[in-house]
Amino acid sequence: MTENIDISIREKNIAFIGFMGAGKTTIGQLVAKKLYRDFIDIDQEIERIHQMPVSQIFEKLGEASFRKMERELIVSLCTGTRLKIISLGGGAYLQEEVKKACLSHCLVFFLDLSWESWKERIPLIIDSRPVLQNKSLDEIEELFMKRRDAYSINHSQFTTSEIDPETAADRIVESLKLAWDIYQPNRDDIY
Ligand SMILES: Nc1ncnc2c1ncn2[C@@H]1O[C@H](COP(=O)(O)OP(=O)(O)O)[C@@H](O)[C@H]1O
Ligand SMILES: O=C(O)C1=C[C@@H](OP(=O)(O)O)[C@@H](O)[C@H](O)C1
Ligand SMILES: [Mg+2]
Repeated sequence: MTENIDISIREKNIAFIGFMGAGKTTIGQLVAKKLYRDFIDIDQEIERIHQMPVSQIFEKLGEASFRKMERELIVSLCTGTRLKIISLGGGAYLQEEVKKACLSHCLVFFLDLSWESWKERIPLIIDSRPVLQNKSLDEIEELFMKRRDAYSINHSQFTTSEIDPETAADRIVESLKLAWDIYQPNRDDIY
């Protein structure tokens, strides 16, 4: 695989980070479609490779094994690919090696949302996120706030509270095109 550090801003992979349920998978996929780019969801990729859902990987192989799988996959994609839209799992960016690789090689987009909005999404995600099992709401809120600090180191951020995924994706695409034009103007041919 080729080293990726000097590629143009337009060709850089875009990495979506944020808490579970922020919409990384849903919005990442929409952004990829709108930009005609390949989409890679790290959890889905790990599930495909290991032929089991993430919750079962946690149960059978343990969280440490899952963290190693996500770390290796993300670092390899960051250093070896370009023009991809990559949605990370919410815990991946907490690993120093992942954070460094993403910040060096990708445009890192933090999908944020308020705690109040997040709570409305609990029924949608609770069963499939092992990290949320056996935790009180107060413990989850503490994790949410603590992780927000880690996600605050990014290249750009966007709040998804009260915004539907399609609108969020449209606005993210707009802001990306604006950033590309500012940092590398007159290259409409590569959109
Ligand atoms: N902007 C949004 N507004 C409302 N629901 C959303 C939004 N984005 C995602 N969802 C829903 O929240 C759940 C989690 O979304 P997902 O994309 O899997 O989040 P993540 O990958 O960040 O964990 C899904 O059921 C999805 O349909
Ligand atoms: O935050 C976490 O530790 C996790 C988030 C999940 O991905 P999403 O953020 O896409 O839900 C998935 O990687 C796994 O359940 C662990
Ligand atoms: Mg996801």
